[in-house]
Amino acid sequence: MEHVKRYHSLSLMVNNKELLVEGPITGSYLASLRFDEGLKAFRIPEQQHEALIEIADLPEGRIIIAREGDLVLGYVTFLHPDPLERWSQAQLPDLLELGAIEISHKVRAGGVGKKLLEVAFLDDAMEDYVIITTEYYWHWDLKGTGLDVWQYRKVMEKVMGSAGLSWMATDDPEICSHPANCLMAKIGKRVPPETVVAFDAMRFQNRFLY
Ligand SMILES: CC(=O)SCCNC(=O)CCNC(=O)[C@H](O)C(C)(C)COP(=O)(O)OP(=O)(O)OC[C@H]1O[C@@H](n2cnc3c(N)ncnc32)[C@H](O)[C@@H]1OP(=O)(O)O
Repeated sequence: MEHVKRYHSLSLMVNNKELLVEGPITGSYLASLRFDEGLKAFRIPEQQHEALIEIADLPEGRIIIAREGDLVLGYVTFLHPDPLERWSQAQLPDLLELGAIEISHKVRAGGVGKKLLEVAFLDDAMEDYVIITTEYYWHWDLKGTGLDVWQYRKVMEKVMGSAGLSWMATDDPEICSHPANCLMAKIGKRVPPETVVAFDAMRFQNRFLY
């Protein structure tokens, strides 16, 4: 499968900062930008910057960023699922995982998360993919926001739902281990039925139990 990546951009104002939201971008371009110290939800900022540079240059990898000047203040990633996760079992070339989304505290709750997804889905190539995201409450910044798990889950549903991702059932044990965890997905318009069948088979692997 050829992974077509078409660049799009939109701007928005948050807390008196004029942000440009753009992507998919290349690794070398991302390497030329500064990475905000507030982007530390998943790794220390330097390491996360490096990880995103690598993802940007993967054949299927897509990185969309929000930046003020040369300072990256938010990002979202799309890539094939981790080989250790069940979502990679069928090795579907047309399945991408929204692996991480993060916005710096400086511009949170100002619409940047939703804008990142809007720009990501401006590329018509996204209609060729099943896009999934696995929401685990232990990845959420409950401490930083003061939200409880259900309030945070609502925020994630709003962000993901703005791009058309919706809740999908699964018997994945990690997802089922807490009721606030969930799988969300969007099946692109041109995704063939074989991919949908293979995706459904990955969602449910313990049918004999029921
Ligand atoms: C697959 C994964 O990556 S899971 C982990 C997700 N990432 C994290 O938890 C990292 C830390 N958190 C963040 O970076 C951000 O808070 C995000 C990514 C969760 C949300 O990004 P933001 O730019 O703040 O979200 P955005 O401003 O687009 O808000 C979306 C909606 O949630 C609401 N919202 C956002 N933050 C809050 C909050 N703290 N309290 C209440 N509502 C909120 C917004 O009002 C908006 O609602 P609306 O659609 O009714 O207008």
